[in-house]
Amino acid sequence: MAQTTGHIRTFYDLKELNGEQGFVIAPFHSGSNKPIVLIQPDCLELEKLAATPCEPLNELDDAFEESNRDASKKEYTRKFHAFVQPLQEKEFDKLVLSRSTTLRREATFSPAAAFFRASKRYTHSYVYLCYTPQTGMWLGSTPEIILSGEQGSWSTTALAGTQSLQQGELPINWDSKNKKEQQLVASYIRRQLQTLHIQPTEKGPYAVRAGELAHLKTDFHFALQETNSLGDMLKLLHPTPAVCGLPKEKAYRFILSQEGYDRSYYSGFIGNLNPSGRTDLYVNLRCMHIGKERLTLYAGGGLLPTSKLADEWNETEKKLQTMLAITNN
Ligand SMILES: C=C(O[C@H]1C=CC=C(C(=O)O)[C@@H]1O)C(=O)O
Repeated sequence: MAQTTGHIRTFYDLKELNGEQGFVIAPFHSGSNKPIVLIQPDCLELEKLAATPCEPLNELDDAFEESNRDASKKEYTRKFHAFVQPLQEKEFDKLVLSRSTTLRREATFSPAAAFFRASKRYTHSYVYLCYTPQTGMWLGSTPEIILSGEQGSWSTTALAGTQSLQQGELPINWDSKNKKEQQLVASYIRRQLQTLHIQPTEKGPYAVRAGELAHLKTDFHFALQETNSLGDMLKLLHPTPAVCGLPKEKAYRFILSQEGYDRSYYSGFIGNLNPSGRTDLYVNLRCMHIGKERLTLYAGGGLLPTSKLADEWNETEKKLQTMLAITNN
C-alpha cells in the first residue's frame, strides 16, 4: 500500500492515535526527529506506482547513518555490566540491552528482493518493508504482536525467552532464566490490562518459531466495548518488558540514558491500525534500517541479575542473523 498524495501525519504521543486509521510506524521513544508516523494509503496496487519515478532517499539517511555507529563487543561488554549491576542491586527486575550493527550496502542490494526473500523464509513472522520520508526505509520480520483484533475481539502477547531451534524443531525444555524473563512480560501485561478492568483469557506460555529461533509466548484475548481509545491502550502496553524493562518508567529512562545509542524505530511498533476494521500491530524486532550506503541491523535481549555476558552476546548475534540471512542472495 502507498500514500501518494497529501501530507503525511506525524504525532509525538501515542494517545494521539486514538480514533486514527492507517499504517503506523512508531519509534521506541518519540522525540524531535523521531515522530510516530501514520501513512493513510490511497493506493493498494503498487504495480500502478512502478511507472512513477521514486523520490531519492532523503537527507535524513545521512544524519541517521552518522549517529548509528556499531556497538563493538567491547562496548557491549561495558554496557552489559552497567545494566547487570543495578539488576543485581535489585533496582530493576529486568532490563533489555540492545545494539546495532552496520554493514556496507552492496550495489546489488535490492530492498524489494530482500523483502520477498524474508516473506518466503519467515512464514511465522510479520514481514514488512516500509518507507516514509520521516523514518527512512525499514525492513523487518517480527514475531511479536503488540495489539491485534477487530470489533469486540482483541489480543496481545507476552513474547520473551530465546533458544535456537533444535534440528529445526521447537525445543521442549526451557531454563529458569528464560521462563522468568517471559513470566515478567506476562505479569506486566496482566497488570496493565487490569488497570483498564480487562480480564483476559490466556493461552500459554508455549514455544513459537521466529526464523531459526524459538521464543516463549502467552496470548491474551479480551473484548473491547469501544475501539476509539486504541492509542491509550498502546501507550499502556508500549514499551513492554520484552523490549524495555521493569519497573517500566524507570527502565525506560535508564535505557534512554545508558544504552548509548538511538534505537530509532527498532523496538517501536508497526502495522495497520483501524478502529473500525482490523488492527494488526507488531513490535518492530529483527529489523534493519536501509540507508543509501549502509544497512543498520538491530537486536537486543532481556537481562536478569543472573544473565551471562557470553550467552547474551551470542543471543544478539543470532537475532541479527534474521536480517543478515536475507541481505545476500
Ligand atoms: C528484543 C528482542 O527480542 C525480544 C523478543 C523475544 C525474545 C527476547 C529475549 O529473549 O530477550 C526479547 O525480549 C530483539 O529481537 O531484539
